[in-house]
Amino acid sequence: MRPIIPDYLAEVLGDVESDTSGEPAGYIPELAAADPERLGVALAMTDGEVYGVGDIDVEFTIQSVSKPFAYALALADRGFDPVLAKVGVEPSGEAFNEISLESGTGRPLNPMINAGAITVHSLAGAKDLDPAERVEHVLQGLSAFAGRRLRTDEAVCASEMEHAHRNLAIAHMLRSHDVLTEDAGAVVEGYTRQCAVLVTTRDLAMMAATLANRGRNPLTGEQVVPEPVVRQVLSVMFSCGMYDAAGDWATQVGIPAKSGVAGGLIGALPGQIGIATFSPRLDAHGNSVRGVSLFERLSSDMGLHVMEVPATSRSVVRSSHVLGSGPQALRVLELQGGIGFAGAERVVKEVVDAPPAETGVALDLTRVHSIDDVARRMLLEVVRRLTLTGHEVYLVDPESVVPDPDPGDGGRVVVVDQVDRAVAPRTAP
Ligand SMILES: NC(=O)CC[C@H](N)C(=O)O
Repeated sequence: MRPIIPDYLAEVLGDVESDTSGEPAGYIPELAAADPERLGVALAMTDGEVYGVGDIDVEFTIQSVSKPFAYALALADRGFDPVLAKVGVEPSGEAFNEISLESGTGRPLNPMINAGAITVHSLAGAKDLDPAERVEHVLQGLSAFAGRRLRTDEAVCASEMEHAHRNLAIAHMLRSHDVLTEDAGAVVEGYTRQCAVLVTTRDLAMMAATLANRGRNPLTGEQVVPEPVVRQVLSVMFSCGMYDAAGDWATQVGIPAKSGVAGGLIGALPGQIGIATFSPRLDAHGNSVRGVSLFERLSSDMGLHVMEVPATSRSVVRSSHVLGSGPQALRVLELQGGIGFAGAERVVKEVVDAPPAETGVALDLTRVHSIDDVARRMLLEVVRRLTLTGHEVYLVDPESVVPDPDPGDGGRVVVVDQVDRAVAPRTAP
């Protein structure tokens, strides 16, 4: 059988191939010299499977796609408060290299624009690292996200440093506000090295998939940063990742994303997929022209917009039926899927608003694969209230999806691994 997903990706790539609009980044001479025809797209699944077509193994510099990952490292290394004290999370609506700070606080508006990213670089790793150690720490962190050891392109780094006047101006301004506390020139050099790390489209897809996979690299299994950090990073990518095109992107593509001036672009769809594209010609915002087209197409074809969610809550109650009869009758509520707040609300409505006439009630979780904390508490509250109204309650939970089934406060529940076990003791004389 022909490969289904690569065939589809090849078709999408073919549709955007002829678009030669835009220009490679001109302000970094080495980037201006890059082959503008390169084109690739890769999808990385959270189990490590990668589907890709085009130039997905060609190396290019990561540039601003490094920003969310460096932000993740800084948050993990220093904690939220010290990082938030120095860098905000508000979309700036401005160009990536705008010389601007938040009025009042003097902080850069967010970590995706250069002012924020330069500050973030200085916050990666322990406080007492010297500039070279900090660069190595960031390089190791980016490598952990990619699942292989990455290296820096010295020529691109040197080329950007020769023309880094604007970033140096930003850094000096940050230094004058004490947002940067280290030597401004050294921090810009470190940040520029971070931007000059070489990656392939395949690497970027894996890095994005690590974010999509709650911070665990799908290939190596390493938990690169803690989950709360991932949530923070994805949120900021969603609102600020595409600079002054972030609003258009959020509405039309709807995937937390980040672009870079070498032509890389990533999207991380929580719980599902990491996507990366590579095409060096950029639009007026500094985002890859064909990359944006590819993402628009993938998002609409594959229904990837984060606001487009399946109606999972409605299908949480798979069935409600009665086993046995007379005083032995058992009401069985068969639940399924992953249960969050909205799913648990369905169960509450079913049970509390219309209390079962039967004395025995079983909540059958055999087909439930996950239950989050709020849903667990809601289900146990349902159990507690049923007990208080004279019901005998069973939790059919063969895989222990409810880890600590204690309803507390007068509630009582019998945990069994098959629904028959809930019937049997009741029907026995
Ligand atoms: N948008 C980008 O990729 C910019 C990164 C680049 N190194 C710069 O600071 O200008």
